[in-house]
Amino acid sequence: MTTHHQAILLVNLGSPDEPSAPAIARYLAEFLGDRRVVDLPKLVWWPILHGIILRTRPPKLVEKYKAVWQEEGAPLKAITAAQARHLSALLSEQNVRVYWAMRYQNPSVRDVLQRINADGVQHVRVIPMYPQYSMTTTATVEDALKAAILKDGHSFSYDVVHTYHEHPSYIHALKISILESWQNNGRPDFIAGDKLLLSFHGLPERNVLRGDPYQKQCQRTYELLVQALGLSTHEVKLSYQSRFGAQKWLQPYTQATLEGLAQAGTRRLDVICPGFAADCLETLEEVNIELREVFLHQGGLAYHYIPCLNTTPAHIQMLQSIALA
Ligand SMILES: C=CC1=C(C)c2cc3[nH]c(cc4nc(cc5[nH]c(cc1n2)c(C)c5CCC(=O)O)C(CCC(=O)O)=C4C)c(C)c3C=C
Ligand SMILES: [Fe+2]
Ligand SMILES: [Fe+2]
Repeated sequence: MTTHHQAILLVNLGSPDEPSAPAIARYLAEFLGDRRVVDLPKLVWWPILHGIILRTRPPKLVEKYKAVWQEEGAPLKAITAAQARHLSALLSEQNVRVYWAMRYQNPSVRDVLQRINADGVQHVRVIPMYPQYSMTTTATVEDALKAAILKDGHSFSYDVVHTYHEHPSYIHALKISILESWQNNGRPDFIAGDKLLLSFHGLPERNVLRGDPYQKQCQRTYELLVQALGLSTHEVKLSYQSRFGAQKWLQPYTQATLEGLAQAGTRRLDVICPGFAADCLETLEEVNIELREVFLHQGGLAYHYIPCLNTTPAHIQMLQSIALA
């Protein structure tokens, strides 16, 4: 048996095991029960989560998940698995093995670390698949690593990639995706008022006030991408999607932005979600289905959704350079 001294572990957020209300409830209970994600006192949050959210939200999400479900399962998991396969092919010469896990539900970080340990790995580089650092995402991956290592007593060493929001290969990969979409659909007519929208997953404003660098990093990605495209901040807009709950989240909200643009006469809108390393419910359903309808309903004429970096060659090359850095 070969010994794989070095390994890469890709970790993304996670999805329900199946598109059913009980599976979605298990997923949301784990995800929204994480104190990093919702940092309200347990006495306040627990009754809301278990008494209201876990009863009302799963049934509404079943149809949404079904609309994007793939043969291999949830899109986020299927794409992460494919990313790991592609990266593995690029790293096979270096004898580096690639694994993947989901932060919530399955395959769990703990299970995958047990496999990594059994395979004789000595060092793991963990890549949280979040380009912009947030305490609600990236930091939770470290929590899971530490908890699993403490429980199972693994002896391998590891390091965690903190952020790659301004990595030149990341900006380049986004640029390539946008240019490719324009090659297939024609370029937007910016002079006529068409826009490119960068929609990032939102975050409660409270997190940023407590020092989460996420918003700053989204803005930095935005600036670098605008520059790389040779465009201006008039032609490219930034907004935050997927607001959840009653609190104030980062603004401008994607939905309000879309509506405002359509009402102000933007006829064509191209949307990309640079904060998601893989397409998922929040992009395929919310952005590509729901928000498309909103834009067209408000008078927009053309809506182009540009897919996430997924398994594009430029993205896998970016992962390779992060893996070997
Ligand atoms: C307080 C709640 C939430 C915070 C904070 C939050 C931050 C956050 N999330 C992502 C990436 C993803 N989120 C996804 C789904 C999702 N997110 C929340 C809530 C918060 N997210 C919920 C309740 C859900 C489930 C779906 C829903 O009910 O709307 C997903 C997709 C998962 C899938 O199965 O496809 C991703 C990916 C980031 C990057 C982020 C902070 C920056
Ligand atoms: Fe989320
Ligand atoms: Fe959502």
